[in-house]
Amino acid sequence: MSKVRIYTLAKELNLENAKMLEILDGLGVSYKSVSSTIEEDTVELIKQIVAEESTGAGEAQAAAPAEAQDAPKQEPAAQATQTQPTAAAQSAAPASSSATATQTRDDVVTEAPKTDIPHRAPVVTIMGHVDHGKTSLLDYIRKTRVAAKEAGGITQHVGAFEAQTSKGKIVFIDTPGHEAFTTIRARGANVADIAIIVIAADDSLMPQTREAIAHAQAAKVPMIIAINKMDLPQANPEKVKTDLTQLNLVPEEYGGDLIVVPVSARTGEGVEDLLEYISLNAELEDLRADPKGTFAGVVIEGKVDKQAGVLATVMVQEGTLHVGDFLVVGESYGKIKAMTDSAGGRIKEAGPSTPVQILGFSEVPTSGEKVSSAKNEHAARDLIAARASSRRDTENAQVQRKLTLEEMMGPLSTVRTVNLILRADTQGSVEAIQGILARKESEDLKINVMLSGIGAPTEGDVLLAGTAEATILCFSVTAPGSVTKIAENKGVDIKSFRIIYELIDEVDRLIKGNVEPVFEEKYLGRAEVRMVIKHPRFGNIAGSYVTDGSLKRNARAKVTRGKETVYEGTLVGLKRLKDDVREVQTGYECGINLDWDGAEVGDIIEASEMVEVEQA
Ligand SMILES: Nc1nc2c(ncn2[C@@H]2O[C@H](COP(=O)(O)OP(=O)(O)OP(=O)(O)O)[C@@H](O)[C@H]2O)c(=O)[nH]1
Repeated sequence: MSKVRIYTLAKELNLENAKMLEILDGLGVSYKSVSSTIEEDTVELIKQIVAEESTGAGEAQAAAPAEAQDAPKQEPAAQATQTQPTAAAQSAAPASSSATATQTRDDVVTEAPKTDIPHRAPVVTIMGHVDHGKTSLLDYIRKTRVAAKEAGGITQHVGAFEAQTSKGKIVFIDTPGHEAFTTIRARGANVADIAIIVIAADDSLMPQTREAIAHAQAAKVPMIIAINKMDLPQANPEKVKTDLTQLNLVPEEYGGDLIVVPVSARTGEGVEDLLEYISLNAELEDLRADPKGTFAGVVIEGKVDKQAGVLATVMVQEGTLHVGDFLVVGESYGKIKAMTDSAGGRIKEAGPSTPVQILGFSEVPTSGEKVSSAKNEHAARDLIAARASSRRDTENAQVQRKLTLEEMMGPLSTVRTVNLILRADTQGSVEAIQGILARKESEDLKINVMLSGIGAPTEGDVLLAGTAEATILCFSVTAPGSVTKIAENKGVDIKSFRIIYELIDEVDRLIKGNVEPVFEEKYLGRAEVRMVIKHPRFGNIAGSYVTDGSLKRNARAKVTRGKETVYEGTLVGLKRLKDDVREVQTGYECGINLDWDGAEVGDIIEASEMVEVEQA
């Protein structure tokens, strides 16, 4: 018996996928997603229901459910074909009679506010391991799906673009993979509705693939897997799918609900399917935004253009932007002087799910910052003042909280944690360093590598390090100036090394800084006072002879007279002949300056220092 995919049937019957799912729910048919398959008899039943509905027989049928097929199937199906989508309307409608069903339909007209809000295009981000083909895939989609703009429009990189598909618009964020994603998320904003995880068919899952999956899962963003490079002879999509199951991600054809689409960014194979799946997913997510609502947006990218000045790409999430609007980002504001869409065309207004490049900010906003609008300049200033005051309150509260935590942590916790973010040039280096670090852990010391990755540290790393009080260690990579600057502002340490063992030494220093140091007194040497010289500036200087070990400047000093200790203090100065020296060895004479003037001939000056004891 042949099976049919739900979305294929929906397409054939010219129904929305959501509507098809309603019918299936009504029939009590279980499915995982719109790409699940259904049995042939169910298909027949659905076709019948839809046909009856379209000829108007549906209502007659609903009026006499028992006459037709078996009641449990028919009745919910009739209910499912009603036009109301809201849970409220549904629960308000007992489904057992035609009168109720008709009633419900009437209710919907007046009662379903959500349908007033129009659908918006999905915003998609593409993530994946280095070289698996993210850029190539985006380029292919851009080349084939982005209509050339009117003459004069210069297409430039703005961090996002809009692709036209047979199912409508899809917006792609094309700033590099997770960087954009994490930076944006680190600020509490979520701009992507769907994450495409690109996995090369000849390479399968790699560390950054896992990282990308983890990011999408953490953001609770639905994922679609694109198995790329299918044109290669060594492509092994089955291995990719099996590897995915090890992460508890089960592809549909293995009975799970993960959508996996084989594609080739080189030949274009499967790209159409991928776009179709994105649209299906968006439809299921029922993405809506009100173009008439209050404006809300997120910065995708900000930069300074030599000619134009500060340019920022903003994704409109709610409401509509107009040239001339006042925008507030963080604690600065600007007035939109000009807007261009992602294809470079000048526009006057932009509604939901539109990435727009804005000219008019006075400062370069950072990606992930939320953007709001203000009625006028005065309102913008008020909003900024309110934000600044609430930030100060939060900062004060944090300082206080930190103090109490510090006070409490000492006695409560005996296990110390060193938080690290590791960045290296290759995965091999990352693994080697992690191996060495793991061996440094002990019962009371935990080395927590919060994030490890290939390539230079990002702003996202700094934000994470800032909140977790972590140090960023780089091996054979260095932070770009912009990231260093943010790190300085946030008091985050970024340290770069070219030799692994120097990096490990730094970790040792961090560990020491984290473990309560234990000091012990170490004997250095002793000297006998042979004469006392009065010095006009330094007070008394004890002319002495070193009889054992050595004496050092700044050492602790103990002066004994016979059996009695007459003084304990510091050896503040040491002189050999007329010169100040750091150390004097056995057998030499020297002038000792103590922070005490009571030394007498015959006294013994013993020097010691406090040294940190190495802890296992
Ligand atoms: N044969 C084949 N090669 C591909 C395909 N997609 C990408 N490539 C090649 O794989 C290499 C990496 O592709 P990119 O698109 O730069 O990969 P990426 O994931 O964006 O890499 P990064 O930006 O460095 O993270 C390039 O040499 C591409 O030409 C494909 O579908 N088939």
